[in-house]
Amino acid sequence: MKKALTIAGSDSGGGAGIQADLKTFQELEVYGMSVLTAITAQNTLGVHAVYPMTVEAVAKQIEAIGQDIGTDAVKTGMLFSAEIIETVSEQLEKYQWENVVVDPVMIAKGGASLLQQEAIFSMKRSLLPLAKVVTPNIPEAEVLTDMVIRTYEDKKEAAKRLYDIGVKNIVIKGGHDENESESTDLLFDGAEFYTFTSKRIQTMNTHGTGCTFSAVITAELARGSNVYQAVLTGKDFIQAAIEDGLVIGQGNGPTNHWAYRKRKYIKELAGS
Ligand SMILES: Nc1ncnc2c1ncn2[C@@H]1O[C@H](COP(=O)(O)OP(=O)(O)O)[C@@H](O)[C@H]1O
Ligand SMILES: Cc1ncc(COP(=O)(O)OP(=O)(O)O)c(N)n1
Repeated sequence: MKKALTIAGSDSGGGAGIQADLKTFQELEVYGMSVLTAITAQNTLGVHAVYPMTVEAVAKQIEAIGQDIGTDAVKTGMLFSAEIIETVSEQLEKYQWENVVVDPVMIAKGGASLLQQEAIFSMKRSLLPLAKVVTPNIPEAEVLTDMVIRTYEDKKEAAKRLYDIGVKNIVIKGGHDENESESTDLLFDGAEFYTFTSKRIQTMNTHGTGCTFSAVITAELARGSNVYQAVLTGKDFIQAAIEDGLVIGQGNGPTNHWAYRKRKYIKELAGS
């Protein structure tokens, strides 16, 4: 049994954060564990309140896992403050876990801030150099690299700048780019650029896409996949999850975490 740990915030609505990560790990048959950094009162209409955990609570949760269970991969999501980022970074260094995936969550789709402005320095200095993979969306990549990203060449330049900070693999996600027919994610491993393109789906139900995508990458690394294979599976998984998105609540509904497994099962049945 492979294991994966998510260090992230709780989304009471169940579409993003810890809840999305654990659902995704389960779908990929990886044993999921969680360290809570903050509680959000959140639904499909937006984030209504944020209650960060204390640094002691974050450190104790990580230690509880480190001293007993261990993990094959770990991802970070909403970390909220500089002090939580510093605590998480210290703990990651202490346990030397392989396969660290950093989803540098900053702003929810409704516009709520999930990371304090002054925490960006800590993210770049302390956390990013520990990451095997970082998965910013375009606005997050712009903040981390201090540049505007419009074109494919801009994405490549931003990926190179993140590599220079010390991240080994960078995935700049395409959900926010201006292409109306396709969504293209770019992977840079320090030597080559790879693109992963899918048809852009016109839907409101994309809440939690970033969390889910990075959770797939984390689970696949835990299972022994290389980074390229993990991103490929992430793209297939999220495409299925958006295509079969769920109409839940009155706003941006969540993606469907079991769509990928359902499709695989149908394919297997058709082949047998
Ligand atoms: N409308 C869409 N159609 C197809 N894929 C999408 C769509 N929106 C996002 N994606 C994919 O979902 C993943 C998350 O992307 P993005 O929305 O940029 O992240 P975030 O949720 O962090 O803002 C990426 O693989 C991206 O290509
Ligand atoms: C608790 C929590 N963590 C992260 C997010 C952001 O999730 P993301 O996958 O980027 O999706 P959107 O919120 O942008 O739809 C969140 N909302 N809550």
